[in-house]
Amino acid sequence: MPDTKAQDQQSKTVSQRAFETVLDSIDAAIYVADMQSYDLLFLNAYSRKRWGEANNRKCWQVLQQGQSGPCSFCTNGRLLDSNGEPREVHIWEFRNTVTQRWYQCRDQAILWPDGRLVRIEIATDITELKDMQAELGAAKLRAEELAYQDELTGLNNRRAFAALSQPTIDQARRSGQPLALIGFDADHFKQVNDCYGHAAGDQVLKSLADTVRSQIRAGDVLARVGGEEFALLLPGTDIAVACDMAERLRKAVEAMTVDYAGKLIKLTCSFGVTASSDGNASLEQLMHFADKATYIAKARQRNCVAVLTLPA
Ligand SMILES: Nc1nc2c(ncn2[C@@H]2O[C@H](COP(=O)(O)OP(=O)(O)OP(=O)(O)O)[C@@H](O)[C@H]2O)c(=O)[nH]1
Repeated sequence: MPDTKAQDQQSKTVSQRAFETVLDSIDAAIYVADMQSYDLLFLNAYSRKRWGEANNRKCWQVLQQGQSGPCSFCTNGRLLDSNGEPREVHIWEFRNTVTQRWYQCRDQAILWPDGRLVRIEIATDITELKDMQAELGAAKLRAEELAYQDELTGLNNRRAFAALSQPTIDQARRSGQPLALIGFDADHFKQVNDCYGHAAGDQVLKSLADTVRSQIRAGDVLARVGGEEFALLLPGTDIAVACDMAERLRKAVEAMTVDYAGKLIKLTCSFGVTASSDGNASLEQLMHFADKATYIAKARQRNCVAVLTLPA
């Protein structure tokens, strides 16, 4: 009589070995842990290579570092329903604390052959994908910044000025608070380029931007709106205060000396100020009146402040 029990046992051992051979050939971490005791019951070859042998230890002792108990991010709680029955697969991403690599983890509660509930995790290394995503994210952020930032001076560009000014303008209209705009334009800037070169002119524009930036409040919106043209929106500011501000800026620019390769360069600007006393003005109206006022300042003697009040 053949010993069927022994044959059964033998074929089970063979199929178990075959099963483990298959799991060992997979290019992903696969492990099984008891959901109650956290005992690590199985690690495939991929996992053993990175985390070592289970050696009757807990999953949190082998697979993570610095743990003195079950991990705070353990997914066991998500794998069972309120009746303690296995739920659907839970997929998540995690940076392993031992290998420092990112994995997409596919976790599931299943019944182990001896009847206990275990967690099986299949984790695929997605570090390269994560790095690429981070690079793409940074590039996107930089592209967005560049789309709204003047590269030379770091100020807002014209597009950003429009976008950032609109909420301030809407708020002024709602509250009836005054709103002022100062436009300013470098005087005889062509001569700066002609005398000292374009690179020197760039340096002067940067210094001009820094000088003005150092004088404004947090809610003010400053932008380079053209080559040597700038705009400054001042919320809650009436025409008198805006004129004082423009005069302060004029003096600060006049006092500025730019040292470019040992050459000391001076600059002045013409300022055009406009304001709406009740906040009822569009950006186009404010820009138009500030432009006209700047034109008047240019026509006078430059390096001065001209004012045009918006009709109420
Ligand atoms: N270096 C440098 N020059 C610039 C830049 N953008 C514009 N410019 C120069 O600014 C000068 C502006 O010249 P104009 O419009 O004739 O004005 P201006 O010489 O400043 O004279 P007024 O405005 O009448 O006082 C031109 O020579 C432009 O090339 C820039 O980014 N860098």
